Amino acid sequence: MPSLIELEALDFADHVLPGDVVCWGQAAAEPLPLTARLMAQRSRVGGFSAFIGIGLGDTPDPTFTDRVRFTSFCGTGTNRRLAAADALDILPVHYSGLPGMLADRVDVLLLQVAEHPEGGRFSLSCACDYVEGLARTARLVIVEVNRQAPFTSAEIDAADIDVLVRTDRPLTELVRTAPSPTERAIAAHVASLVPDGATLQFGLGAVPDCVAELLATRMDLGLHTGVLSDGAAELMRSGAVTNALKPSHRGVTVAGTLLGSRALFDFAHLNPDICMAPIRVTHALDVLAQLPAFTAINSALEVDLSGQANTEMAGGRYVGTIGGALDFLRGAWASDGGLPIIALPSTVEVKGERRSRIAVRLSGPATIGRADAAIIVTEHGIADLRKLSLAQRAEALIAIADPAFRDDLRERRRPGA
Ligand SMILES: CC(=O)SCCNC(=O)CCNC(=O)[C@H](O)C(C)(C)COP(=O)(O)OP(=O)(O)OC[C@H]1O[C@@H](n2cnc3c(N)ncnc32)[C@H](O)[C@@H]1OP(=O)(O)O
Repeated sequence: MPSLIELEALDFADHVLPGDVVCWGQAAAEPLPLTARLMAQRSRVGGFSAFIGIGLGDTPDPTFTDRVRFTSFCGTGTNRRLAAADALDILPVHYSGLPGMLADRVDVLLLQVAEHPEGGRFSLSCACDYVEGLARTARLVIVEVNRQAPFTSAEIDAADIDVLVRTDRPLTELVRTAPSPTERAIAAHVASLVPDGATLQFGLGAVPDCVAELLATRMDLGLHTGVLSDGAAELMRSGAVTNALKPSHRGVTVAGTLLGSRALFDFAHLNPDICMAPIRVTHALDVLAQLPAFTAINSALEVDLSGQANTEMAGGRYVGTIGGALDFLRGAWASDGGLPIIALPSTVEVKGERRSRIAVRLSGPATIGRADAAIIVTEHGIADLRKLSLAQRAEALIAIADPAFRDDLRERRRPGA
């Protein structure tokens, strides 16, 4: 059984060895009192590595790199501060490959868990994703049992917990900003593609939430997604999501990580309609391929005229990720009636200058190759590239670029690119 100790008595120098790799839950699942204490005690621990996911708190801080080497699969959220200081190393991996990469690397796992109201049972709460497997393979598992964490379906065996501290604190929220007119226009184009009975995956950002709002009158939708947001939860509440047509997890929404507000956490608490699942379920090609009209709605920083997309680097900095982008795109390609969608604004403002995100050449890596590219959506329309040649793709993409950039894109286009 786990040993229960007070937070103030937790001395990481007793638990973390120099050279260890420490990992913790991402976003709202980060056990903030544990990570704050680990960082405060870092000098006494000696040099160690931290593998981090999406950061919403203060832990990704460049000043901690005097003792801590940070690695992540993403530059998302507050990880950007590390990336800006060139203090974040990136593991370039598909999300589906992450559990396998981490299994034999992580020595110490820190989790925020929820206890069942009747006591004795613990849940991984806001994130099941890649931490589920690590709870069994890490040398040491230290958990924060937070009274305010939602109890979700992803249970963790008490036998896998070594040290336990109790807290009662609010979770970190990701509060939505109102969508801009551009985001609304993109969302309307995306929503127009989604048929009744589709199984939806929503990626990061304002557009997916806005799409969800527009689908409330659809019938028999399903949800199978990496992140579950407030927008998706509202779609469930609207009655449009029944999950009735899924071959597996029938009647139940499948998600890996909760990313949103307190309202989302309350909705997920003891909710039998939500199955929190590990990456081997949420991002597995064979699972996704079976889902009816699997519709993957994700974004990119820029797309070139052949359909290649960069989802990782902007302005020379790592701000995004490979993440589940290709897992979900390929799942949608493989699903009968599937829709692999990348939705992005046609322009971005950089230092007061407007630039086209539909570009002749990408300024960062081609995360999504041209053979994986499918449906690209901007506020100016939809370019379905799936049966188009390179020349046809260029025309289709120029047609959804900002009108002010179309002539220039046409002039600078190179054949075969
Ligand atoms: C767990 C899961 O499964 S999640 C779902 C699947 N996963 C994925 O799809 C992962 C890949 N996708 C992503 O990481 C994200 O969707 C992204 C990075 C592509 C887009 O995220 P967004 O938050 O919409 O990025 P956004 O467009 O705001 O750009 C990020 C920043 O880069 C800047 N930027 C964007 N494009 C450019 C450019 N071409 N040049 C310079 N700067 C740029 C923006 O201005 C913004 O800066 P700011 O935050 O300081 O204002």
